[in-house]
Amino acid sequence: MNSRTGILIVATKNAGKIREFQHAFAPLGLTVKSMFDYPELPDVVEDGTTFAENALKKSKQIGEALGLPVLADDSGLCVDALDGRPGVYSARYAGEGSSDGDNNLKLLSELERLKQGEDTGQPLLSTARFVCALSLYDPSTAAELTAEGAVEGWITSEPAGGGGFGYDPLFYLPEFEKTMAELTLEEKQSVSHRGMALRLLTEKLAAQGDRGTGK
Ligand SMILES: O=P(O)(O)OP(=O)(O)OP(=O)(O)OC[C@H]1O[C@@H](n2cnc3c(O)ncnc32)[C@H](O)[C@@H]1O
Ligand SMILES: [Mg+2]
Repeated sequence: MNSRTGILIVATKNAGKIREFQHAFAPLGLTVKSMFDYPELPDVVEDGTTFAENALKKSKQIGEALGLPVLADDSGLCVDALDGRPGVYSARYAGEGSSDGDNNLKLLSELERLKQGEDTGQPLLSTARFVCALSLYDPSTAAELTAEGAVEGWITSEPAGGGGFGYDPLFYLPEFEKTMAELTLEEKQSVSHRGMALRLLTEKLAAQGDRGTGK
């Protein structure tokens, strides 16, 4: 985050994430720039085995290419009945270049496959969590700040809601009696994995600032 320029560069091409970061940082007077503003930069290969590893790789590679501090987000959905899949492969669950719709269909068909043979007559539901790892990398000092957030829910067989992105229409939050895609941006921010990770990162930044100024 660069409070001198009022610009925050986020190493993402995901329009849903960009909307959520804009919403979170606008009150701080920061304008979000994304990888759509730097089309000359190559995509980062996300070959880490954890969300944190991928987030660091994205922030570091883009931060070093631009010579500026960069924030990156690596996130995904971990479904218990699928042993944590799709996990770090969430963006390409249905194959390289797959859309959110393709990935949602793949998730439902994998859960349906599991259910075959067990005629429980129960609705298709599995516990799951969204996880978000954030990494803020400053190439001038090689300093990295990280934070991780998670939110628990259920995968529903009935997609609902037109908000959010990705797997949100299938992620049911019992306390709201709604899917993540039925929440407003504010509600999603207050409960989501990304909202939690952002609050933790902001606290860490503030703590660093306090140490720096001797407060
Ligand atoms: O790497 P960048 O460019 O940031 O964009 P991406 O879409 O490829 O993002 P990830 O590699 O982090 O993959 C995360 C996938 O997990 C899903 N996901 C992450 N956060 C989500 C959220 O808040 N709601 C719904 N789905 C989410 C969504 O399908 C993403 O494509
Ligand atoms: Mg990605």
